[in-house]
Amino acid sequence: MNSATNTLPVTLPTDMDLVMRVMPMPSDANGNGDIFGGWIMAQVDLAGSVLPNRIAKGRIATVAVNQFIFKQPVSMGDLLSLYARVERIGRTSVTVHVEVYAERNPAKLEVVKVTEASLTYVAIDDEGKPRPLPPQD
Ligand SMILES: CC(=O)SCCNC(=O)CCNC(=O)[C@H](O)C(C)(C)COP(=O)(O)OP(=O)(O)OC[C@H]1O[C@@H](n2cnc3c(N)ncnc32)[C@H](O)[C@@H]1OP(=O)(O)O
Repeated sequence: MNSATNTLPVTLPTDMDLVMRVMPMPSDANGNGDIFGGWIMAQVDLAGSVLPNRIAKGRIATVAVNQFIFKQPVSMGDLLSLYARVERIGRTSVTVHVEVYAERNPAKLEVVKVTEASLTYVAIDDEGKPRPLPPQD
């Protein structure tokens, strides 16, 4: 572990999977340099699908965004880490909780929770209809 990693606060989730890391580009920002909420929602939808994809072992679709909270703005230069945890496995659906943390200001490293959300994904067949989840290993 290097010195930069050592300065990370211990508030990063330890009970969730790190499913994605991404850095916004200038085209994702508004005139104030803050990142558009829609861009963040797209990243959360992608990150949220990682664990349901593994569970469904095939095609899935997002059926619901149950909750979405923008706790803090995301700025240019932030490195985002997206964590996910499976909250519920149903007959055809998987609900996940996603938390997004921003690493900013490398000179005096700061980690901020910027977003949290709950999304539900449904396993679908070739015709786009819900299909039962396969047995889990
Ligand atoms: C790849 C992508 O992500 S595309 C992005 C946008 N998403 C889409 O375009 C999907 C459009 N929606 C659809 O095609 C359909 O609604 C489907 C296939 C997702 C679901 O079809 P429906 O006939 O509505 O499904 P149905 O009523 O049988 O419910 C299926 C599951 O979804 C759950 N579900 C349905 N609606 C909701 C809801 N509003 N909130 C939470 N869960 C829901 C059900 O509880 C059920 O789960 P379970 O089987 O684990 O108990």
